[in-house]
Amino acid sequence: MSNSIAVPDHPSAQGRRAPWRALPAHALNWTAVTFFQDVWRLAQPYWASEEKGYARGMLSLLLAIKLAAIYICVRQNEWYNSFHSALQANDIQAFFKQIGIFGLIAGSYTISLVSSHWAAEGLKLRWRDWLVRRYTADWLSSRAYYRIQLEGRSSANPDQQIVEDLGLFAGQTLNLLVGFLDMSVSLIAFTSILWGLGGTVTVAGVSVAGYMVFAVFGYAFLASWITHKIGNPLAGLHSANQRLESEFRYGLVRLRENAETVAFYGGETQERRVLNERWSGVVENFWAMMRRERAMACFTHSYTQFSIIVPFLLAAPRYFAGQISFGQVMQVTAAFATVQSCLNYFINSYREIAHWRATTERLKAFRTDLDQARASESSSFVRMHGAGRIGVQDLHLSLPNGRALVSGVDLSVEQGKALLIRGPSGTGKSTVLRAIAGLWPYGRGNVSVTSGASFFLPQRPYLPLGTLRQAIFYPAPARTDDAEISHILRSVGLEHLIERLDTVEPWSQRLSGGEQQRLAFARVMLARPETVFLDEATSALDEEAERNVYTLLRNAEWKPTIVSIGHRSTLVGYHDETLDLKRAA
Ligand SMILES: Nc1ncnc2c1ncn2[C@@H]1O[C@H](COP(=O)(O)OP(=O)(O)OP(=O)(O)O)[C@@H](O)[C@H]1O
Repeated sequence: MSNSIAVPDHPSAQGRRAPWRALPAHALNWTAVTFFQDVWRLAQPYWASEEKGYARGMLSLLLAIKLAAIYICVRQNEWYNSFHSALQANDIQAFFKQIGIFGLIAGSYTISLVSSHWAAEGLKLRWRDWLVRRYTADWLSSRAYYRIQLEGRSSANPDQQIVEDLGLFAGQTLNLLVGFLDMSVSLIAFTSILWGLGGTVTVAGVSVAGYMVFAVFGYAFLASWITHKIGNPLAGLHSANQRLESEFRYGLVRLRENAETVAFYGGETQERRVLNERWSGVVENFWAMMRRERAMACFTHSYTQFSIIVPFLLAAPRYFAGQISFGQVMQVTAAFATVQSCLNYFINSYREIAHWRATTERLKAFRTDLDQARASESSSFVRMHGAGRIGVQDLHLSLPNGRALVSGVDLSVEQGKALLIRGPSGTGKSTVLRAIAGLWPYGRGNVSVTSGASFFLPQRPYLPLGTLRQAIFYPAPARTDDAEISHILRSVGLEHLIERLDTVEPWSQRLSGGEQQRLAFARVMLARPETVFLDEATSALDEEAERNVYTLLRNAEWKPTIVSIGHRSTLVGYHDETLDLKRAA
């Protein structure tokens, strides 16, 4: 395998470059060894997991079926000789006997094919199932999903990796591994048959024993080398295809999610331009892929056609010299064809290997990002739980690029009290909340939090897919105490939604911004968290609605601790203290 790989350029905003080019070896260290190490690192956890008994057992069964299939093929090869000899000898009894034997051979071969397919597909599905659950759990653990986005890591499409790539990886790895083992055993079996049957030819006075074996190896290796030369860039092109298509799809999803805003702006021209640009990238890369595939197809089809005649050309001198019978010609050409098809493994699997390389590359990037995001969980903040208050001492925060954001901030809110944080836009108010919640990893200082639950109300609340009831109770499971829900919905001014509690709708698009913010307050009133963080959580409400929801919260019987961020002067009245945040020097 070459130590450089052709990877496609991403179509830049300024203009489009060539759809792919070869990167130097140090840019992507794609040696065969590192590639197989990567595959091993991605595959090994499953084969050592709690599923290992099933996985290893199934793989052994699969290989046993494959060995049985090879044995059947060896018998079939012998049958060629017996059958054609019976024909040539005009022996009708032997002919029908061979037809009967063929029925047995064909029947057992069919059974081996069906059972090996079933075993392989079952194993792939179980492996994929395990991988999807494991990666989903890892993505969600230690807030890796948030860190990956926060740090702008390279694997920008975990949805694609989890849905598509894990299944592809399991399937491709198993196909290629089983195919390779199958091919190796067949190769040994049929090479020995070919060696025995192929005989000797004399070329320029030199006797060459087993010349058919040398011929088939030389012929197939030459073809494999040419295939590799033509097809090498395909891995990079496939990888680019996946990435470009998912970027285009993401553009469409964003347009759908922000349909109203785009419509208000009248931004269709700009949207079309961006989408067209992304789609052109897909098409351009596809053309490059098609050109490569065409070159591959020209070569592989010519090779396949020519290969039909080659063994006959090689066996002909001995047949015409009367050294072998017609039946032996048929047997030796069949053995030649089998050895050749084993050696063609590389040529036939080239596209799949190219896909496999691309899938492995993407998954490796995702795995690395997941591991790094989970490892960076521990930050340099000293956190104290159960402090009976919310506070930070000597808090210093910075951006991912190291630039200081806030420095030396102190704040303290006693249990049941309310603090309002104010300050110019971009000073880091939301980031202070992120640090208190344990989401922001960059900085240092002491953070004190209460032992009870806390709730975070952003400017745009998150409404999950499903019923309104599920949205109201999120992230807890939905409850059925309708009297309490109705009372709370009324108290936040959402009585018109009581009827639709169990309706499934895209609620984040149906409800107005102010309704969504009031729904978030209803959520707090039902969950009764000890601490509530509000980040401009009433920005879409009129002053009266704002007073209503803040009064509800301040008078709540469980006396929550409140930390708010906001710019409106009316907010001051609902808080006990105010902190004015300033930009870091
Ligand atoms: N993941 C990130 N990577 C880089 N910069 C970030 C990231 N998140 C926030 N910032 C930057 O940090 C700064 C502070 O952001 P923050 O949201 O805390 O400000 P804020 O005071 O709450 O602003 P506003 O009042 O406008 O909501 C901003 O300049 C923002 O661009």
